[in-house]
Amino acid sequence: MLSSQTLRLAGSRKFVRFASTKTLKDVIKEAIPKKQEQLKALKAKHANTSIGDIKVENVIGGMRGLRAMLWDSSVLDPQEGIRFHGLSIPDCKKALPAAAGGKEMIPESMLWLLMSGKVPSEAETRALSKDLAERGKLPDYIAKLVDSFPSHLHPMTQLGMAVAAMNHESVFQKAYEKGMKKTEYWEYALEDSLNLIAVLPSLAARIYRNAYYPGRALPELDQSLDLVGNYSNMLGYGNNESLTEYLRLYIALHGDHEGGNASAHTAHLVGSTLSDPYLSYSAALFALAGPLHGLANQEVLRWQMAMQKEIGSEATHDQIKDYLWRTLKSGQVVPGYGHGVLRNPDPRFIALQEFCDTKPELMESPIVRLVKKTYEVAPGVLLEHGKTKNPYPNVDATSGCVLHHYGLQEFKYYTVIFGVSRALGCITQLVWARALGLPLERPKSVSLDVLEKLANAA
Ligand SMILES: CC(=O)SCCNC(=O)CCNC(=O)[C@H](O)C(C)(C)COP(=O)(O)OP(=O)(O)OC[C@H]1O[C@@H](n2cnc3c(N)ncnc32)[C@H](O)[C@@H]1OP(=O)(O)O
Ligand SMILES: O=C([O-])CC(=O)C(=O)O
Repeated sequence: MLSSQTLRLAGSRKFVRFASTKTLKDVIKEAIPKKQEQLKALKAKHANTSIGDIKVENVIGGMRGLRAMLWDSSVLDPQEGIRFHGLSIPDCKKALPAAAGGKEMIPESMLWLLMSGKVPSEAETRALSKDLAERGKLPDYIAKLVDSFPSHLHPMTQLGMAVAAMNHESVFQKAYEKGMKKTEYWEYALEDSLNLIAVLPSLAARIYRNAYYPGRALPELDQSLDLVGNYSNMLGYGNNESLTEYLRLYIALHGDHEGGNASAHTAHLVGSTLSDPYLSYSAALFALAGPLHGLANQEVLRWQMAMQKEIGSEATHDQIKDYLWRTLKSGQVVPGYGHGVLRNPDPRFIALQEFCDTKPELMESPIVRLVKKTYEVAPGVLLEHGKTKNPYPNVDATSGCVLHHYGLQEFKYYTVIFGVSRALGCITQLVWARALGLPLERPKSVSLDVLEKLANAA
């Protein structure tokens, strides 16, 4: 779905943007009545229509394949991968505005698309960047809290704890106490959500500084920079334009992956109790921090570095195959491969690999080359191993190697960057769930005995 301000020229891949200066809130407000009507009509006409049945394997298999969640901002096709309001990653790369002077789409333009279903104009994107920069100062008590954490606490634990503590700022929670009306929920949820995303760069950069560069000064937020421009600057990489552009692409790309992934689903579940966006998103971060989900990007780097140490950067395909088999035979998973839904290489993996192909220094980088070579043999080994339903790489297989090449080598920090990104999709859903009046999430569970009885009787 494209905005009235953005047209795709018939038969071409070109997008033409017209100036528009609506705020994100204006655009969401305009979109809400239509969606509410659509939901109401669907409920009236089809509340009892079946769209599939439940198999025993769904119940005992982590609800794989069960279409049981409403999530509008993106849909994951097992073969094609993710589409954001219908736009594929190549579409987004063409349509979504970049930073001033940059080429890659930025999280602000992705957030706008996710929230509104529309491609923002250049002016709208700049205005959103400015709004976020103005909201982006970390409250002093949160800075103090983060500074008090022992530096050996995992960076994801620090991020989740600090985001939870920020619920002290929640206007949603304060308004609820004062008896806000249901029709107002989304506005307060949006206000909290924008405040939350705005402080993530300052918060995440502080965690990085404290853990790895204690005592180093943290630059102030630069009001003229976009979200990632500021984040990169505060991480200490502001003068590395290539890494900053990579971070823009990375954070825009990881923003949303439909609703069933563990982090997004967690934010949605917690938000459905009317917990505020800070608490809901902190819960999502702890789901993201598991090695089968977002933490896999840390694990990939650890694993690839161990491989590099053992067989060298110029390892042959046979040596890599042998290393893969040893990983599998020791009972471990190959990190960065497989997926709960995808059955092809992840288009986010492809997009990040393509970024590497545009930079000579990355094409020559030993770690980037090793990741690429691993991709050339791992699917064959995993197919022969015969367990995983998807032998192809997911985004985590590659996201860390570029960071590592450019000197951001503290791989326990990598999932924090993912965490900054995933807020985009989670807060979008929190706002829309409140706008649509979605209820408390509460599926029915069954005991093993009852499941057996139901299955035998079926
Ligand atoms: C951003 C993201 O969250 S992307 C995912 C990041 N996670 C990883 O990269 C970790 C490695 N991958 C995995 O562990 C899995 O592929 C998951 C968790 C992503 C998906 O899990 P599932 O949907 O259960 O995968 P699937 O149905 O293919 O699993 C079947 C079997 O193959 C195994 N398998 C799946 N992927 C792999 C892998 N990469 N290496 C080895 N074995 C694997 C499973 O462990 C399972 O074994 P079991 O029958 O002994 O329990
Ligand atoms: O979709 C999933 O289950 C995992 C994933 O790739 C993501 O959340 O980005």
